[in-house]
Amino acid sequence: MTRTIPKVELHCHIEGAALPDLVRRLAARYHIDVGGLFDADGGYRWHDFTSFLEAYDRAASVFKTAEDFADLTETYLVASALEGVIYTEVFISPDHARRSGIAYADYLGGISEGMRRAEESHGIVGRIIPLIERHFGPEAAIKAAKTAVHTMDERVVGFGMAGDERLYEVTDFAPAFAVAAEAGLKLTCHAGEVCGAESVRATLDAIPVRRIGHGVRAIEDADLMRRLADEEIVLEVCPGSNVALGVYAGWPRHPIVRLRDAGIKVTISSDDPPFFHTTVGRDYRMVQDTFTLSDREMLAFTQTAIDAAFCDETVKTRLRQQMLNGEAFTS
Ligand SMILES: Nc1ncnc2[nH]cnc12
Ligand SMILES: [Zn+2]
Repeated sequence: MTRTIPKVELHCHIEGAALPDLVRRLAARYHIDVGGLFDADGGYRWHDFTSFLEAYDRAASVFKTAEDFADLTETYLVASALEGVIYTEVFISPDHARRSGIAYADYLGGISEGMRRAEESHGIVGRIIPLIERHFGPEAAIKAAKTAVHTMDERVVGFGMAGDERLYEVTDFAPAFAVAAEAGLKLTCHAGEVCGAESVRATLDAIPVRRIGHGVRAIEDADLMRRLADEEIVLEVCPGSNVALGVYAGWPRHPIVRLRDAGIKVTISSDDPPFFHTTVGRDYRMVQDTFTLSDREMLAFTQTAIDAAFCDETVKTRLRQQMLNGEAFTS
């Protein structure tokens, strides 16, 4: 029996959690051409942010049924539980569902069912955050936001935006965020990953977010760092993703500890684990080993993530208790 640091993940894209073997199996079942999607070792093939997003979109297209998504979600959450994760917020995408030809209600229902199964078998709690994809444009975004608020599930707690940060202005997406905010969903938005501090600032000015997906490039601007700390904005930091995508040239250069030491609330997540040859367990471990952090410092990331989670207070109270008791699933 090994003890593990209880972990909370706030930032993982469900299609981005699909292992290459599963994508190959489903592609064969549905006769979908995935030529060029994999490298010689069987992993996903991409070489920069643009080709990563293309690979992601292609992998997502092989999931067709509610059961495909239930299986994917259960598999991901169970694997996470085995690494000590007690709570996970998963990003889903109405646009990817539409492109795959599955009704949004079936997509959402399958993902929620996978979470139910994983909670029953391993105690891990899952919640859902529908996202708009910036590179699909503002018109698709407003449609996706309306789809998301029209078809709800008890596990849906938030709303956000991912995709190519270099395209459009963040203000173009304010109407879509307004639809979600009106429906009572809490907001997060990717920024400060491929673009710099100005992208984080523009997002904070345009959208009433409490969390930023990534946000790490705020490190380039001292005024913005102070603003993030003062306004208690939480960063969903995905260090393994940042290193894999070349945002930082190696783990020692990653700013996660400098952001934390500046008083900014920082959490640790995996983003799209198999695309980046990581897992949330590995991300926690790499942060701890690279920066020689104590278990107490690692637990503080989990504590911050519980505070920033979009679930209700009842769930948070239970998670805090589990954390204090060191009650992550053990193997
Ligand atoms: N790291 C990332 N950045 C932006 N959009 C994404 N969609 C999936 N992963 C992403
Ligand atoms: Zn992301």
